Amino acid sequence: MSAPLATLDDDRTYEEIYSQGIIVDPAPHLEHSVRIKNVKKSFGSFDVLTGLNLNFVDDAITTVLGPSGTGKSVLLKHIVGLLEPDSGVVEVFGNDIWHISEKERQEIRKRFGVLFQDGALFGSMNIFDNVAFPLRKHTKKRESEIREIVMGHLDEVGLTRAVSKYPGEVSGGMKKRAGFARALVLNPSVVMFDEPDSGLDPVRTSLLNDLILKMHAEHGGTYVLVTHDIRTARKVSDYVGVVWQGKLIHYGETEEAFNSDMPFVRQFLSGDSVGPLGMD
Ligand SMILES: Nc1ncnc2c1ncn2[C@@H]1O[C@H](COP(=O)(O)OP(=O)(O)OP(=O)(O)O)[C@@H](O)[C@H]1O
Repeated sequence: MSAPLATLDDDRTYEEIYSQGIIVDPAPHLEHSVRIKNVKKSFGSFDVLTGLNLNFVDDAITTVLGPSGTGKSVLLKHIVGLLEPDSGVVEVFGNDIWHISEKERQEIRKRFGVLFQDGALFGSMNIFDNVAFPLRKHTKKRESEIREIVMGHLDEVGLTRAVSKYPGEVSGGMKKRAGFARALVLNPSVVMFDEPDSGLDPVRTSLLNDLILKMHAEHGGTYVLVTHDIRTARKVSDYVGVVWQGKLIHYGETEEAFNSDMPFVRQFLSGDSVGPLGMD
């Protein structure tokens, strides 16, 4: 049996919501590029996603928040098609991505941009070649055109002076900005960020968050951010989804999440040691 819709008149207890999760279709009349329907995923006997439902709002920035180890990165890997759910559906651009061919899945992946935690740059290529890589691999553009596109994106992320440097020669923040430029170079409709703030100091985190907002304002697209950094979530998100124990237990506009009465959400967003979330 699937969990009921979370609505304002949801009269379940908090404990029932924690254990059953919620289903959210924030804009049922609209198309969604990414829909997650009752997705379950276990590794051995360890249940990570336990029936997660979430339709991401197109052209908005949605942050998925939750404690460490709750399955946020596993969720992202499902969206990009790197992990197959044990059950449930991952629907991307109207396709159940595990009921299409590998070739079709690869075509869909080209419409995604992904910024991994460390930028996932190729250590043997300089910054320019790293950003040019998707264009050289997936398009037939001439080198002159590639140079123009790459330099445009490197300019936007403030890296024009680092084009010849190798990833090992630049700071963590620069690697992330290069990874961001590379994630955008094919003009993706959906951009995903796996803990963009990890390993950055508060000032670099804030600058990267400004960049995320600027790039979203300029290029549009559906942005999905996974983090446990509350300040990042508050600064960049239009919507916040909170995941706990492999289920979505809260979803709403950012301020709504920060004003939630739900004990777990309140505890997590305020960083309080007292509440339903313990050490295990
Ligand atoms: N391929 C895998 N094989 C086995 N276990 C895995 C695999 N991938 C993830 N896990 C486990 O699934 C759980 C959830 O991992 P995930 O990385 O999604 O957590 P997270 O919510 O992103 O946490 P964090 O905020 O700490 O990054 C972890 O316990 C992790 O060890």
